[in-house]
Amino acid sequence: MHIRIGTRSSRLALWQAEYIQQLLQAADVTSELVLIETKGDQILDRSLAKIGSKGLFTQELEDQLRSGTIDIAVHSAKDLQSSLPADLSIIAFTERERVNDVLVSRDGSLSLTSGQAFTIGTSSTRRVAMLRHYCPHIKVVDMRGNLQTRLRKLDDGHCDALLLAYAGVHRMHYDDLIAEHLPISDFTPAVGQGSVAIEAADTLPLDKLAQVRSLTNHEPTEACLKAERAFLRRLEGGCSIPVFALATWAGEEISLTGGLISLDGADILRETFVGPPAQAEQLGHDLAEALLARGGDEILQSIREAL
Ligand SMILES: NCc1[nH]cc(CCC(=O)O)c1CC(=O)O
Repeated sequence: MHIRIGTRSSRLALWQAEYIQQLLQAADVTSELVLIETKGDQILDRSLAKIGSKGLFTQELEDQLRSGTIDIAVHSAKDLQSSLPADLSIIAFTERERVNDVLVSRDGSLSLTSGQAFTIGTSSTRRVAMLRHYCPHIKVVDMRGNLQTRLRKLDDGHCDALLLAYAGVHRMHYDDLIAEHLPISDFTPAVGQGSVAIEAADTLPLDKLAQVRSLTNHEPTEACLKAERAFLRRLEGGCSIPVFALATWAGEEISLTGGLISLDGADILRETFVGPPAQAEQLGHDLAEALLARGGDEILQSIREAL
């Protein structure tokens, strides 16, 4: 069997695609990478929240899934919209890496908890809002681009540190630059953070679908991400909305913590629900409903007006 894998060409995207290739090789499935440029790779001068993130890093890959020039598309799970078009679906989620965010700097003594004042570069509305909430002494500057671009801006003095997902930093071998691991209790990660998702069109032959899924899907991660993504979907959030959620599989149950935060960091709502893995999506939906009823609808409204 031979699988054509569509991927963006950033170093992190290539790492993810090659990781999938390795998993496929275990059963003698050969594969090739098809590099695809997306709009998100081209537009580098505007903030993601302003462009409107729907499909920004996925549209061109999805076009090729439909035309059949690729069999599967590989994404960071957290970059995938919460609702996919009806003819496409996620057929696998890989086992999650550590999910937390990290402070990255050339100065290893920097810490967010120490009260030191310094400047952090990030373009994530979730991270900006959480910094305003938990670390009001920190100055935030907007910073887009892939990891390598951001590190160059860090070295050029645009900021003292970056706030990034551990998963990407580790996969790019920048562990030496980690000044601090942030606690998930405060800096709850974005939905899907740390997992690689495989997307396919409903025209993919069933034998390919079954083989790819059996070699790459991690069931506990899949159940957790289903809960998180159902939560995000109910809030109609893309990755530019400061919504966060983390599900963990413990014993016989899934524990889902999710919330949302106003852009200025003033209002934050966070709640944990527990339920059976077989009803992961219901759990995400119910948690979202509960937060909407507790003032989340007003926070969302203010976010939408501001973005
Ligand atoms: N939004 C960009 C993005 N998409 C996935 C990762 C990191 C790896 C992952 O969580 O899958 C990153 C960078 C970051 O947020 O630091």
